[in-house]
Amino acid sequence: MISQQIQLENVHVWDFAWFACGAAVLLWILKRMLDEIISPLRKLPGPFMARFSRLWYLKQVWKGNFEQTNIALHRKYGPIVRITPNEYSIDDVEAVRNIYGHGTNFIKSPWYYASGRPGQSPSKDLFTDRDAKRHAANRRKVAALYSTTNLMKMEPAISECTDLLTERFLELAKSGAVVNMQHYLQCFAFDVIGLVTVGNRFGFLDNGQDKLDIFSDLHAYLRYCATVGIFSEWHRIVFKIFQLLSSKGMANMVKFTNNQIQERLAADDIEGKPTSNDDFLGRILAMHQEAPDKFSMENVFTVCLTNIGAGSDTTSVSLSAILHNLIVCPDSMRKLRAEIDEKARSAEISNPVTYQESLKLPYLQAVIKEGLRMHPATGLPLGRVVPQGGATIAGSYFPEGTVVGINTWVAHSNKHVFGEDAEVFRPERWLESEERTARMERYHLAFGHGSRTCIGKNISLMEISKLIPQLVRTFDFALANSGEKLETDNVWFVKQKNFYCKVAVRSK
Ligand code: HEM
Repeated sequence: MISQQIQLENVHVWDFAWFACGAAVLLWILKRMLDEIISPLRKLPGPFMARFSRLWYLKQVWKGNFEQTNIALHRKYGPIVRITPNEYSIDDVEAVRNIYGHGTNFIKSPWYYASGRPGQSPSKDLFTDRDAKRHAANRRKVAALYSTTNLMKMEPAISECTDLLTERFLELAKSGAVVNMQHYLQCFAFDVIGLVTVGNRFGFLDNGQDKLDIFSDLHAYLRYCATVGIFSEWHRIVFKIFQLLSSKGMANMVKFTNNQIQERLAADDIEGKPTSNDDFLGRILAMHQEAPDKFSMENVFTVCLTNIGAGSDTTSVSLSAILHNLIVCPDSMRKLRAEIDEKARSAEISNPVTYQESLKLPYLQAVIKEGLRMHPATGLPLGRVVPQGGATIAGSYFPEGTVVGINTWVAHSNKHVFGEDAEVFRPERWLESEERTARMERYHLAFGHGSRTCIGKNISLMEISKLIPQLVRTFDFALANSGEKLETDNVWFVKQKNFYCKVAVRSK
């Protein structure tokens, strides 16, 4: 009798729980519908489900090809597309200055929060800091480290890694092995950024192996940032689970960076005397030494780690994009080689090409711009929050607090700006008319724009400008899977998955 009563009570409790959940869901749906009906933005187009929940966007990003979905959405709906109840993807060249330009008050969207460590003071990391004033002050502190004068001091490091990659490819050419090109270019990018930042390579170029699983763990971490960023209020909790499941390689990256800093400190006896080294790490340690209260050791570590995290995959994706396009467009490859060979014959370029020399190779520079246009590294909208007072973008008024952003892939496929053949790799478009080039430059967002533009842009451009001519003048490349479409995975960076090649010493 008593047990029957308990069972009956349990049934009531469960009934009540189900009823409460159902009512909560119903109320939430009603509230979303009401919000939608009274929203001043209700007329703006987009997928139906995106009006009600961020889950639609999460699902699309999880699939790993949002850059293509995003382009298709703009082709269907026009310059404004709603991608979550409060977020809009924009395709309008005039909007670039409004949203990202210097002096605008659009701060980074909450999505960026998930790219940092929860609980960590955001002042430590330039990329994720959402506070515009603090970001500007911190950026000013380190800007000189990325200046043209310092850039030139980095060139020998890039030449060293260019030589090492050439050696590896000569071996692979001899063995006839199929090369995972994206992987090798990632080895190159990681070793360069290690050498440039902390004065030491990771060692990937010694044998092309990633024994510490750094690449795969960085990939998993990027997928985490891309997806959890959509529900960034959950970052604090989800991050703990993620740490338990993953990040061995990330821990190795952190360890490598920390060890290099500690070794330099020990060698330089930084506590007592100024550091003797005039490289990136030496200068940043000197900054700490001059004003430890303004520039802590944590700042030193974070700047170095950010360089490595932000400057490795981005560069390898870009290098892969340029090389892949050259391989599948033999006409462009032929023209580039003709330019390089002619300059080599007239002794106007060295071996490897210096950065200054590379800037005087117009076709090479057009190839680089076009490669970065066809396949920019970042593949999600660069979200920004509309400031107080609201803003008119692409002809529509957005109230304060709305998130708006331009996806580089969407911008770069805009046919009004880049022409009807925007889907084609055609470096010549950058060499046809100054006026047209200037217009295209305004919508070339591979490195972002304005106050949050990429701080390492010139380091990468130097890497690309030196490595690409070296590779194409030395080797012939043949796709191992010609005819197969290039597959990619968009985890914020749009990484090539099946860029397999045979490498041979160039037949002249
Ligand atoms: C081809 C290579 C690269 C590409 C395509 C690239 C792309 C970008 C883009 C698009 C942004 C803006 C992101 C946004 O607005 O949300 C950015 C920011 C940033 N990049 Fe790069 N990047 C590259 C290489 C590098 C390198 C080599 C470094 C460091 C040495 C670096 C460090 C940073 C940092 C610190 C930021 C944040 C800047 C700020 O908010 O003030 N990047 N990058």
